[in-house]
Amino acid sequence: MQQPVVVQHPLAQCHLAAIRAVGTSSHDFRRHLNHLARILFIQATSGLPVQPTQVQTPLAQTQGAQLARPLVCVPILRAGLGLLDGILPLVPEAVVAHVGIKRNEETALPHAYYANLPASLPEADVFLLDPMLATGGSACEAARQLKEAGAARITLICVVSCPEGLAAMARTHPDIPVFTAAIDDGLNERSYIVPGLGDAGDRYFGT
Ligand SMILES: O=P(O)(O)OC[C@H]1O[C@H](OP(=O)(O)OP(=O)(O)O)[C@H](O)[C@@H]1O
Ligand SMILES: O=c1cc[nH]c(=O)[nH]1
Ligand SMILES: [Mg+2]
Repeated sequence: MQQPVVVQHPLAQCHLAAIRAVGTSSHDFRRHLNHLARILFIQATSGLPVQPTQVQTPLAQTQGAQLARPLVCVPILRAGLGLLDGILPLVPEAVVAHVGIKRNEETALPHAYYANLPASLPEADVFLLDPMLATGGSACEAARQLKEAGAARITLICVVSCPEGLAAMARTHPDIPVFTAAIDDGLNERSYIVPGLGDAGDRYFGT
């Protein structure tokens, strides 16, 4: 099992403070979450292998680089789309797979309602995206589906996590590294992260 990587970059922490604030509008929430996702993604991809390429500059030939393997981003619907919007401009060639999971509001158990997974999963570097890791039920279920479809190299990026969700991931998927901007105190009686930021999907989409 690997320890979660908590991204302490000062800009990440400033964007995180903005999305936590109750008075932040959906418009600003989107903007800050997109920036924060980009910072987390840059950290999470820092170990990806590259292949050398030859590049002709206006002056000379030099060595360049390209990613050695295909990259697949998998937002967990809905709120994971907020991370995708920030990340995709960095890797426009990435394939985007979707997993739809909604927590039951009474039981907090994940209900999987949609999946669209590409055949390229086995050879790809796969980035599972969700702003919130609360009980961990949604991320564990999404990772299960990805592995069942052949994914072998999965990384989870979640903006706000907590000990309960991290423990669930470590127990169920100890091979999956987790990148997060914060490990919060824990869950309240409704399984919301405290202090957290509330319902990420509702805040991002204004519902
Ligand atoms: O770790 P868990 O306890 O499973 O909770 C986290 C999940 O809850 C939220 O999604 P939600 O179910 O609210 O769906 P939504 O994105 O459609 O709002 C969040 O985006 C995660 O997917
Ligand atoms: O705190 C939480 C927990 C689950 N889902 C959210 O959006 N926020
Ligand atoms: Mg929600």
